[in-house]
Amino acid sequence: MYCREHIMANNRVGQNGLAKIQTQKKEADVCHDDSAAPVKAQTIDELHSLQKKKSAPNTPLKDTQGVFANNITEIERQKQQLQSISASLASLTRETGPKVVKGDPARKLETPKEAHVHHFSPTIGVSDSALKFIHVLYNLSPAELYEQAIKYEKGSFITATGALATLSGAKTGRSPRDKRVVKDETTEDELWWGKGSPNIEMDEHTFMVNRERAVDYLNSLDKVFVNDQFLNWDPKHRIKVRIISARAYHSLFMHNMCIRPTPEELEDFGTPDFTIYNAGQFPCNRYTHYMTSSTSIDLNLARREMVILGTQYAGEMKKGLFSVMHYLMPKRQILSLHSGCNMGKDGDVALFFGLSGTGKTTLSTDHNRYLIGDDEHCWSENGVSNIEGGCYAKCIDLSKVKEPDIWNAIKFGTVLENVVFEEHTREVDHSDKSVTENTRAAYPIEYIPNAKIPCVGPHPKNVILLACDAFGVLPPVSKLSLAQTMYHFISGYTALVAGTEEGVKEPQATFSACFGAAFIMLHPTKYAAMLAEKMQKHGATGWLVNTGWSGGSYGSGGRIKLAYTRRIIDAIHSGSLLEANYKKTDVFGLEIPTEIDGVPSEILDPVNTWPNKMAYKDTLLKLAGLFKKNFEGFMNYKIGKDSKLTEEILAAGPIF
Ligand SMILES: Nc1ncnc2c1ncn2[C@@H]1O[C@H](COP(=O)(O)OP(=O)(O)OP(=O)(O)O)[C@@H](O)[C@H]1O
Ligand SMILES: O=C([O-])CC(=O)C(=O)O
Ligand SMILES: [Ca+2]
Ligand SMILES: [Mn+2]
Repeated sequence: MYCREHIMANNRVGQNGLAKIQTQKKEADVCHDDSAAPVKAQTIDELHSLQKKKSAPNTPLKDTQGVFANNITEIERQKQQLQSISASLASLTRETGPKVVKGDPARKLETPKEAHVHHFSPTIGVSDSALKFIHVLYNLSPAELYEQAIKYEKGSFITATGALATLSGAKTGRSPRDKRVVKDETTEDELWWGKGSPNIEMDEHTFMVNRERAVDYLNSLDKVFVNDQFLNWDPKHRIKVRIISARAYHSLFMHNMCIRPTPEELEDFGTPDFTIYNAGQFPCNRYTHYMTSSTSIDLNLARREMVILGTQYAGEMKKGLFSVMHYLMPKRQILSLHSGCNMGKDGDVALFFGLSGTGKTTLSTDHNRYLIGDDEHCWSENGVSNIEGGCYAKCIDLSKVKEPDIWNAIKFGTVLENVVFEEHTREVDHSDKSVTENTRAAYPIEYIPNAKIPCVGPHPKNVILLACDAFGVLPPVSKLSLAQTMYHFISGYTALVAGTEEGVKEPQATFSACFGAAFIMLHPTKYAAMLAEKMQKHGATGWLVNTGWSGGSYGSGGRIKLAYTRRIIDAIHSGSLLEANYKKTDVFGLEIPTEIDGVPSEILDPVNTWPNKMAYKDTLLKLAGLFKKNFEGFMNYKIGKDSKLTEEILAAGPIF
């Protein structure tokens, strides 16, 4: 930088009358304001190359043969990894997998050197897709995925708090009617099929047609994202998953939602136990057998593969893997659960069951307790373990005051789906439903300050069944007998809150067995029997908590204040509610407390909150009728080894 006086002094008037700028000045003539040494680069490119440090191989040198021997091992390992990825991406009708190379195709320098090249014999037909390279963006970091999303994916923006705002496209919720499972000799007998079951059948051949379509689509791209990660924090029952996707949004979502391997674990990853092919931007072919729309989510348990066509909603991957766990874990005598889970300072664990939008994430994220997980768990002989590595919170009307931990988790690294933000400041407006009501944040569980890492805990003490009752007739809290717990677990009642499933626009009564019929694979009574056995063995108490309406049905009453629900949950955790005075309700026969600290007593019995008692009674009977009708489908099943329990469960429903 030049000081003003020196510029003046150095400008001599030249021959043509213009000031001549002297380019070579004596040291003394120049004022320096930077005393630091100049950069060690001759060119801009060289300067830029200094910015990034190459990551060293992760594992320290194990063998004593020196650096050279280790280099070979590292190269060999890299080659095996590329071979494994190439095999995952292989078409099943062509001779070999595609040529894959690691790195960003935009960075030309990195191209074919490390390529995993196949040698074709001249007689084999070679397709165009076998001639090109696919760049694999393997387990990228959140920062790298941000750059990819912002550069290449329309609708990706950094919000004011650093989260990545994305759009999931035409689908903003799951598509349960488009989820299919391959029916083969094994699954025909093992799985739950028919009325009420989420497993809509397809045959092996059709699966292969869709698989080929997804693989061809992915192979046609210049680059794909590959995530190798884990499910289940119980190390003995950990499942290795590979997710192949076309969008940085999908890769970052799964980075957050699955368990993230350490560099050492990644080196030993080997072959995945399960693979997702997410070709969500590309539709399925409506002329293909079984296809009833352009969307298809296909599960093949024998091949351990899932194919996604025609939907970019990331929740399909999360819940698709959950379905897989609902198949694999019960085979190992482990109960898989659609529940949140947290633990008190004294090690008391609570499970929160409930359908979408009933409060699993909101109520398990509790500043006074350790968060084990918000949505998917396993209950084994050793206690509970989270299946996932992240949380997926609803954001609609999110309030900093009411849900501070979730609010603060929306920062750099978090994927924010389908939210609306202010164009200039990038401040998110959580009340805006312009894109969808089902706005979501996906963040790693460590973003919650009191997350329990590793996400495991002892056997549960309380099992809390959440229902968002749009009829407004279920009490805010009831203590359940074991038979009642089973009755309500199998019923899985709620009023589905708009948005999470396609096509649902306003709350309506829903029954979904095990509080997650969309994800279970076996008959509901199998899971129920396991739950009953575990609750009995470990002495857990069941509770029914209505997080829905009070003072009338949807439209006239209002949703129970979150602050009241939190006080109710506090009283369950502390054990004080167990000691309260109870009275029994008509029709549903529920034990309701007469008093809870911090909750107005009159709301504890819903009849008190309804201005019109006749309307209350009619609505109560209407809901009881719906429960009864729904349970007819389960009357002929025995639950557990004991027919006594089965009879008790049948008697634990509403009586009128
Ligand atoms: N009394 C209440 N109890 C719990 N949640 C409430 C209550 N009142 C309002 N809410 C709101 O209801 C929503 C509960 O959603 P939450 O994310 O906890 O659902 P979820 O059970 O985790 O569903 P999903 O399985 O779809 O993730 C939140 O937006 C929360 O703010
Ligand atoms: O799967 C989703 O999209 C969200 C969720 O947790 C559920 O619906 O249970
Ligand atoms: Ca949730
Ligand atoms: Mn869920």
